[in-house]
Amino acid sequence: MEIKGLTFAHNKKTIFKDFSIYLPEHEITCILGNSGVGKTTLLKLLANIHQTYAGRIEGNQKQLSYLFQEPRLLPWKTVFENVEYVLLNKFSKSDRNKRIVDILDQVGLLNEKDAFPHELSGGMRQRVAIARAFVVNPDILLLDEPLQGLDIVKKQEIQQLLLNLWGKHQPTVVYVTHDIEEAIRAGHQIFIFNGQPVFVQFQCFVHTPIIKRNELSHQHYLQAVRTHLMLQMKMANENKMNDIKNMVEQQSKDRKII
Ligand SMILES: Nc1ncnc2c1ncn2[C@@H]1O[C@H](COP(=O)(O)OP(=O)(O)OP(=O)(O)O)[C@@H](O)[C@H]1O
Repeated sequence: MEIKGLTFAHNKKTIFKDFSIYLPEHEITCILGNSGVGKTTLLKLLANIHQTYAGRIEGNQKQLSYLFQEPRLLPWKTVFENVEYVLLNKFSKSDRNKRIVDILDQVGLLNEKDAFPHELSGGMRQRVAIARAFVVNPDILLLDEPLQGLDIVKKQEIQQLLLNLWGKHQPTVVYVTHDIEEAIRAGHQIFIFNGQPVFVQFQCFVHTPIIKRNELSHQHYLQAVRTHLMLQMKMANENKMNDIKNMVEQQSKDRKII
């Protein structure tokens, strides 16, 4: 997917002005940035929720799933029915059944298929939302702080589940988070959004394959990525514009920054 020369305003507040970004197919792009900078707005633009803008958004006309901070389940429907909801009118009953059983098995909720959302823990509800997002086999997956509100153990568990599912289906992912660690574990490329309107992004390309990121041999490299991102976030907070511009120029010479 690619955004070219995007300009978008909420009422009179310009969020994006002549903004461009490349989102490689079958890769995970993580987006970090201060609260209110425009991260969710970008996802809504990609999902066609905001339709009035100038510029071009390319490659988002495919099957798209959107996972929010909160699971947004229908409380009167069971786990099975919540997942089935997005398949209605698209597949026969037996095809739906096969897909749902398969995805509920993958998220570890097959035994809970007849439970209602209020009977599940927060982590389980988010697993249902993940199943609902993946059951359509999306080409594009938009994640808006999907681990928000979970405890540290659940966060890691659910993120691992997301990464495993990504490995099987390989959708193009745009993953918004506030958490550098989350971004480092998941992202092939990481951007930091800054300013209002969003006028610059930092880029960081993580070369270690996702499945190897927990290995000790890669810890030194990942520590360097972490330090670099923390420095950039700090500079963004302090609005050190010239330093930021110099660094971005250096980065844009190739897909490598450290
Ligand atoms: N429906 C809306 N109407 C008017 N302004 C809006 C609307 N939605 C968002 N905004 C404004 O647009 C800006 C960007 O909001 P957005 O939700 O994209 O930020 P964000 O980076 O996702 O923030 P957070 O990390 O806190 O979720 C904010 O200043 C916000 O106040």
